[in-house]
Amino acid sequence: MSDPLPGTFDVIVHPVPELRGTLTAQPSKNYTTRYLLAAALSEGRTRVVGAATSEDAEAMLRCLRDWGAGTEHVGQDVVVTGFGARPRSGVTLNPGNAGAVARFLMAVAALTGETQFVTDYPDSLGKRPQADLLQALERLGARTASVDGHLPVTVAGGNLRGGQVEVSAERSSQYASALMFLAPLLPEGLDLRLTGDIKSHAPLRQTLDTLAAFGVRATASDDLSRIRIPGGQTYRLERAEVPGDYPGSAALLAAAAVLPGEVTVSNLRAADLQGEREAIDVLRAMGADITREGERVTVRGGRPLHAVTRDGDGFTDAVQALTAAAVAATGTTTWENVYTLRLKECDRISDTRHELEALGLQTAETRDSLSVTGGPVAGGVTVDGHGDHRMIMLLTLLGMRAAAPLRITGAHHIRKSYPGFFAHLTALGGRFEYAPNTREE
Ligand SMILES: O=C(O)C1=C[C@@H](OP(=O)(O)O)[C@@H](O)[C@H](O)C1
Ligand SMILES: C=C(OP(=O)(O)O)C(=O)O
Repeated sequence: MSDPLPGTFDVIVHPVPELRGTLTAQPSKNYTTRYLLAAALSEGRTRVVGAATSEDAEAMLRCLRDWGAGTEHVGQDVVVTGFGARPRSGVTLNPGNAGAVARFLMAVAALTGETQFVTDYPDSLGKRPQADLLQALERLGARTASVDGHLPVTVAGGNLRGGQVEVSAERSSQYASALMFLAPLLPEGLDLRLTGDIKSHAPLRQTLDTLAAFGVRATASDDLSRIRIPGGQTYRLERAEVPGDYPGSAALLAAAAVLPGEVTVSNLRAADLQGEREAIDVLRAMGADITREGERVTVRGGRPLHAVTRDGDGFTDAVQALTAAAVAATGTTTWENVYTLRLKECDRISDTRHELEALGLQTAETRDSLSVTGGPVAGGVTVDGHGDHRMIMLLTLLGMRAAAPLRITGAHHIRKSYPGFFAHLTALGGRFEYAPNTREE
């Protein structure tokens, strides 16, 4: 789908009376990045069916090409010719603003003599911590360099054997996922011990699911604190079908819950390892009329919503979307156990509070929680998208039911995970204007 929107833009969100229609969920960001990487680590050709076309997907493809993978777009699919355990050495990779892409590739870089990682987002990805992963790689015998555990980073490996290694999973699951992709290609594999209070179990299970799909043997304890992956294995899968994306769809479902009308989103597997599937249960618990028929989820909007308190770690990428529902709800909603939101594209706890207070809403935060009290959204002001696609989703949903139009700066950053977001909402009845970007980048 060609993108008709300007390269950079603010968006002016107009309030609308209702949302109505049926949409197909966009392809999963998490499975696109995983399948493209696993395909490149294979010796042969893999057809990744229905891959996402977001900036993060393009960042992964760009880096894999730089490492020597062949990539060919065939319709909505990508045919990848892999480099197996021999990515090109001496390359500088630019993962854009994609955290999972950067982490996964930093671990695989231990197969190369040397790989440099840079980013054009010093105030976003450049601020996100990498030390937990770099320390684990050094324990395995790689040499690394960084700016106090931040990008730009250099990883130099080449003759790692593998074995037992600890990695903290307290700040992100991505470090462990990254090592899991490296493990089968090391002679002795990896006996991974995940330390600390493990966060984001769902993406870890998506990684295990991907390894299994590509024929890589792995065993994991029930709590995922120990993951063993034998060495000397190869990745192989001819066809990898990308499922629908739950984090982005959670924003559509939350939009439908806070406005009158009826919206159906298809291509959402009932049995899916994406933790943001839980957004359906959360919206239902808040009072939304939300039902499922197979892979189709329907919301009949406009029902009165009430506040909830939930552990948000299980659906970390849907917390911002569900915060829009919390604003429409009676009472105070609290998302608990969400410290890792501070380590994403922005600080999604404090920055959410700042923008919601600018809209006249009452919020509170602790180190690892965010509370929002439902209330009217004034609108008629400009809010900052913080260069964060999930913040832009939240603010857009608030603008659609505000008293006056809401301007969001730097709204083009939506393309990180959901380039078709505004087109999808327009098809349901949303009304948007696109103005020159005013966000200091
Ligand atoms: O493994 C992945 O693909 C991801 C894991 C999660 O990050 P954390 O593990 O840092 O919570 C999630 O927020 C991110 O969007 C994608
Ligand atoms: C934080 C996210 O992605 P990543 O960590 O891959 O940048 C996200 O998609 O919300």
